[in-house]
Amino acid sequence: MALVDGHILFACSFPLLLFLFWVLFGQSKLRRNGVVLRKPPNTWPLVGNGIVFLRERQKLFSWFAKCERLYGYETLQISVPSLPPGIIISDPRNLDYVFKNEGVFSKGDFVKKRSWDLFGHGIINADGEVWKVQRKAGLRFLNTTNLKVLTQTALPQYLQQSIDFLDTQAAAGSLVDLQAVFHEITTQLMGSMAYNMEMHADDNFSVAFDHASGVTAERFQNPLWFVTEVFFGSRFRRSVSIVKSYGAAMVANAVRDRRRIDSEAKPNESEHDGGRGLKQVEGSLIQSFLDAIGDESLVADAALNYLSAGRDTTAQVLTWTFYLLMRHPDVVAQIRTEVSRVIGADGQNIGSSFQLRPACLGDVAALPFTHAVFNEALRLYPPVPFEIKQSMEATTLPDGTFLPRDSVVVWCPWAMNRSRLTWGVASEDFQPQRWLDQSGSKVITRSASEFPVFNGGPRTCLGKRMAELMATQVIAVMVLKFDFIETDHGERVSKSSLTLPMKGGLPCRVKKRKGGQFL
Ligand code: HEM
Repeated sequence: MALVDGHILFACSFPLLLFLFWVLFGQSKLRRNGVVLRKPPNTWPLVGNGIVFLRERQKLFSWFAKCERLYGYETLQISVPSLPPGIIISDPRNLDYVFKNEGVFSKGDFVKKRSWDLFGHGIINADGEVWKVQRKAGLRFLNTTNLKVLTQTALPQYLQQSIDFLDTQAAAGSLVDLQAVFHEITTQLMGSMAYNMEMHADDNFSVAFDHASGVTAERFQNPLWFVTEVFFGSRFRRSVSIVKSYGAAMVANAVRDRRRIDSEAKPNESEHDGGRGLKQVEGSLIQSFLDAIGDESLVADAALNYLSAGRDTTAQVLTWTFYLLMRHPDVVAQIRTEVSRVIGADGQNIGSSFQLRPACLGDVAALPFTHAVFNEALRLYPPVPFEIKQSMEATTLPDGTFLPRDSVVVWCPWAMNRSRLTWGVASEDFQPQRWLDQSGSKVITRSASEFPVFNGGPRTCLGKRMAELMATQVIAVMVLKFDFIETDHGERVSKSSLTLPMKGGLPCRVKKRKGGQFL
């Protein structure tokens, strides 16, 4: 009798189970010109690509690169149980279409849900009007005058502090973490210029943000993140709360600044800029947000988003640049030749009050080779290694792939930047000269869709110029001043994050150079 009951139970529940499997795992097949899209390696029945996405990120980079190597520019379908259908695009034509059709491809719920705790309504996580108002305020701040203050006043000041620090480390023969050095420069710079605040790379906020960014990145790999975080998410929740309190403190500080400035007919200079010579900055970024947005919690989100967009990415690419330079002494020699030529062998371009800040080093065009080195490091180590958008309506990509509404579109700048189709057979090699024209005096440009490190279309990175100015000046000065000697000869990888921090930092030894006395 019990056996019969068991059979009946099975017979009744089987269709239910099938239905559940279909709801959970069944996914529409996407087509290109009527033909079903191919699937990448490591696609399994029922779980699709769910297992490959759980791998640590370095393996995931290799997997994306392998897909590109096997299938070239072909669009592939990916699937993960319970998620909408997705594709990987590698063809620059398709990416160009995504960039140019912001109304069709937006951040969407897929990204927003996962990034919400950390980014809230900030520009990185926003669409529509909320995005537009933050973009406009940012554009106002990143004007020519402010960029001039950046290269001629603010950056030289913080660079000098790092040089002093490296001098002492060199004298003591100590081990230095270059990543921490670059992080300190960009943190101080963004803090003072954008927020009129003193910030440091090792303060509580930075550590909390770093952790929260890592966990947020893992949410994109783990479809059950909302379950696992119930058990393992306490540090994440604490970190987010530290980040949010810091955002509120930034706004409170900006409101205080504003009241003080309003109440003073003529602001006291040393109070306004902390005596640091940054008074020429035309309004801080956060003041632009207060003017344009008003709502203080939104201003806090905006400020935190700009901070993370600006300082981490630039510090990281500098770290990877010096990692590459320590392995390519010939490239270091070429940078030194270029910089020495620009400042003049006898230091003639350095004014008396300008010990460390020759204006010529704030001009990217004067340093084409150094700029090429920066681009090449960005190519091999893009600070934003994955990108995701979602289609807001049904659409067809230029290669004929039809996408229903809500499809998830993924591209991997890490893999695209190593494509042999785009970059030739030596795509994996560090070759800065690939960025120079025949005369060697001009940096060639590649389209945003071929070289998507700064994104493209209406959502191109707002800080591209700022990043180029900062990075070329830091590279030029540091390379002229010091020899950097690597202490770990193994391959360095990045740790889990939304960006590309080097796991364990970049340990090295530093030696002061005799030839660097002119700076
Ligand atoms: C080498 C350094 C940098 C790289 C590689 C980089 C890369 C990127 C990328 C890929 C995006 C698109 C992110 C997305 O929407 O998914 C982006 C957006 C953005 N970046 Fe940068 N960035 C860099 C430096 C900076 C700096 C210095 C700032 C200055 C504040 C900045 C401000 C922004 C802003 C505000 C956005 C959002 C733009 C929008 O959605 O309209 N970035 N960046």
